[in-house]
Amino acid sequence: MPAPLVYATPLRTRFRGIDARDGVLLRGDAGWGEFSPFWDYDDAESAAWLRAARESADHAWPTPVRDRVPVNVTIPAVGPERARELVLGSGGCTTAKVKVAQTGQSVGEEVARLEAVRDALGPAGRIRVDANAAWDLDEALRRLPVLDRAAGGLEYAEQPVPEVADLAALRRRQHVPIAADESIRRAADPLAVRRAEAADVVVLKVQPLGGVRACLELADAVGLPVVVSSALESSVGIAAGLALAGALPELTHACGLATVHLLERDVLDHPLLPTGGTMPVLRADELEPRGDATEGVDAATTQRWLARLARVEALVGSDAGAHP
Ligand SMILES: O=C(O)CCC(=O)C1=CC=C[C@@H](O)[C@@H]1C(=O)O
Ligand SMILES: [Mg+2]
Repeated sequence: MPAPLVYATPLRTRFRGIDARDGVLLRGDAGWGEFSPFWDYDDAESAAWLRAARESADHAWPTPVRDRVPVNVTIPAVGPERARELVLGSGGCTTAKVKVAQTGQSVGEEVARLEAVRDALGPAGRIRVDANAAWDLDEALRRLPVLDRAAGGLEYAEQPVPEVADLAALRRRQHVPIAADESIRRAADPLAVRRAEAADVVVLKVQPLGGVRACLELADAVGLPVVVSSALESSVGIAAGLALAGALPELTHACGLATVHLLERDVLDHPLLPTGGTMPVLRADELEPRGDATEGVDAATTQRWLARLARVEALVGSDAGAHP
């Protein structure tokens, strides 16, 4: 079996406060899996990410019920010109997810970005925003109507506030639908969102939630429409997201899996990107990292990842990825 491969790449645009992305690719009997928790996840939180990687490497993904997945173009906190270019160069996406609430930016900059995205998408396109839990309830109540107008109607607002109770209050007090992301992936009790009727949509990410099967179980338990979204992985991690989106019994919304273009270098010769606004559902053994996928990765980064992998493997134990 090939040894784990460490990859590292700059990002084309700063995203989530980071300028570079790195991780480890693991090969098992079923194919390749990706282990790439962000560096602000500690070893205990990274255990779910390793279970996901091991599932992809060691166990065939569940049988898909569709072979292509509609996806959104992801618009970082960029200026209006760049936002427009991203939409027009998105590979046919008719839904855009626009980052808002970036530290240091004004509402005016967000409005300009949303207007540019609407202009580029046309009236039939869908626009969602993601605030990454940056607002409190009052601020969200002030901002959402402004952003909703600028966008010519928002499909939903993703995690506008951190607390489940405030998501629920926001949902009752204004009309933009609410999606829960951090309240699912970083929460001790992801089902609290459902009990509190705090969201119209849930965002599921394969790695932080422990794998494709774990996400399918969670989707079933939550019983709300699901948007599968990336953790800004290389194409190997993205393929696991596509496997989840491909296997969900119902898929009513575009997924946030078109993020490989945010990386300067990918690990596949043919990076997983949309055409006609959709992406293909593959098997993990159809992915073959390029021979030079580890190019440009310094020895310290490689050591740091291999040490992290060993620590998290020790935590997870030998049953990692074991599924019936
Ligand atoms: O959903 C998308 O369009 C792309 C993925 C995406 O936005 C994210 C990926 C990784 C980390 C997160 O901060 C961010 C998100 O909040 O959804
Ligand atoms: Mg989000």
